[in-house]
Amino acid sequence: MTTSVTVRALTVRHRRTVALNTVDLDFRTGVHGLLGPNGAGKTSLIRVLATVAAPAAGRIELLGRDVGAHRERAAVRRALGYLPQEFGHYPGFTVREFVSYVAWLKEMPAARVPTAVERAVERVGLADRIDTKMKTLSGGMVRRAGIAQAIVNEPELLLLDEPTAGLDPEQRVEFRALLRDLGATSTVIVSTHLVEDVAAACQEVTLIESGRIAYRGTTAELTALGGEHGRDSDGNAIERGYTTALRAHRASLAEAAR
Ligand SMILES: Nc1ncnc2c1ncn2[C@@H]1O[C@H](COP(=O)(O)OP(=O)(O)OP(=O)(O)O)[C@@H](O)[C@H]1O
Repeated sequence: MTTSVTVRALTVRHRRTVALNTVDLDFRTGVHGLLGPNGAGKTSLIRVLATVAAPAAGRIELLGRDVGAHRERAAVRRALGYLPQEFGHYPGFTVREFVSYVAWLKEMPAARVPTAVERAVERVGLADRIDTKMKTLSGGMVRRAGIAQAIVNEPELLLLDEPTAGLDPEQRVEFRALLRDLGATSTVIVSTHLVEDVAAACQEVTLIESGRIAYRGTTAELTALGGEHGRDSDGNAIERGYTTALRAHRASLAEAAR
């Protein structure tokens, strides 16, 4: 397994807000969950990794390339898949046209595109809608088309921002299976509010709060943390682990500030 993402002293700002504060992270092949409260910095991290936003400071190496350099960035983009939280699409495009368009943007060899598009659309369970116009799809179907465009080039690095938002429970179960499948060969980073997405699909968890890394560990370790602590509180073990890890992080920050 090689390290596909190396982040050092990464700081991301939105005007005066510090969204990420001198963060160090590494990600390897497998499925990684990003968890954290609203405004923690998950989207900010995914956007800089997707090279759609520039950091204020720090170094990002993706697939062995330093993305500070323009030429390296262009190469990385071809090997990357990205599902933004909200993504634009032409409503008049069919699913096939939408996914093909993204394949073209990623400079995939033209001869490979039709088969790759059909495979991606099939993997997200939209094969029966492939020639349906995007504007007539339900919200969950649009999200699945979004996932299809993110995986059409079989990316080595896949970045998904809230991919399960709007999916119904059955689709979520199918999608988690797809994530596990993709994570066998690629580095998949998924931000989610659903701790159960992490429990079902992710091997590792990164918990972010207020722009800092509050916890890193395997899903099993986070679950075990919930088992040891707070048996009397609500929720399942991994949810308790999430809460325990956040509280421990806050306590250590409070201690350091004293
Ligand atoms: N375009 C922006 N302009 C100003 N501040 C922003 C902007 N985008 C994000 N922020 C701020 O940066 C911080 C991190 O936001 P970010 O969207 O990365 O968090 P998040 O963890 O993805 O949150 P959520 O779970 O709510 O999606 C927050 O304080 C947010 O208010």
